[in-house]
Amino acid sequence: MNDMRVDQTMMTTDNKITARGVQVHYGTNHALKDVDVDIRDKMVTAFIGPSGCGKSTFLRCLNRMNDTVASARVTGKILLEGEDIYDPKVDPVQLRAKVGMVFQKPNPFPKSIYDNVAYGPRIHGMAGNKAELDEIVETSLRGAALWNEVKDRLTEPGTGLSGGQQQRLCIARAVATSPEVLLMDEPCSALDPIATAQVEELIDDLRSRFSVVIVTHSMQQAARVSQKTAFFHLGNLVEFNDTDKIFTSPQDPRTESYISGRIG
Ligand SMILES: Nc1ncnc2c1ncn2[C@@H]1O[C@H](COP(=O)(O)OP(=O)(O)OP(=O)(O)O)[C@@H](O)[C@H]1O
Repeated sequence: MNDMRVDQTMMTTDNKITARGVQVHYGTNHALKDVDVDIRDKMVTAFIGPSGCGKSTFLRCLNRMNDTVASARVTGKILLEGEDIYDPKVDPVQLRAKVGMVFQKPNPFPKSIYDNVAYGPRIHGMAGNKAELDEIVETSLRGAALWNEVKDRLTEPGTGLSGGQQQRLCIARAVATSPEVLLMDEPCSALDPIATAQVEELIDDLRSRFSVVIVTHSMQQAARVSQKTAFFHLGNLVEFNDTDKIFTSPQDPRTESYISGRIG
């Protein structure tokens, strides 16, 4: 790992996450090759690229979800506000409260709406009493634009909500631990166009409070919701720039081919 690359970035203060020389192997498959990315605070960063290019693999490096994959080996440096998240002192459970994640398919716990949101704050001891927990649950549901739809049925199962509501419940659950970064892996791929529009609107709102990183197959979605875009191809980060530059004047011919529909 080249220390100079890390040192230079440490001087840039508005980066939330700094990744340098990140490589991932799954057994003998070299899935991610020497990736350097800065995730800026209070912005949405989109990861795009053809299937299998390593977008989700890199996203999962950012909160150590790859720790749960036996064959995965991650090398390089990833700093969250200057702290190495792969340092042996870091507890991955605590890290995932700071770097929350929302998955492709809404996956509420088989619990009530209230308990889904209260789950993280309870295990992290964030509320001193029931009133404080109620407050966190309400604020989180409001923050996920779901409060008005569920406030009268908080004790009903989260799994009884519509797909779009379930995804917003999962966002509320992630937001409830006051994360610094929210990772979203194709959060709209199981949703209809109306629910997708609601979640996209929510993403735009969330960026006033967090860094958001979204993996998406939809270039239109990347263009609509993100300020920065990273284009991956065959495990390489090919180009990383302001979203409007990626879509209007890409520098690399591979990016140009992808956004014009010639690859992928
Ligand atoms: N859990 C895993 N175990 C083994 N190999 C994996 C695992 N997850 C991903 N890979 C491999 O890593 C490479 C990158 O996959 P990844 O899912 O990160 O790509 P992606 O760009 O997110 O693809 P997609 O858009 O299809 O979701 C692929 O070769 C894939 O087969």
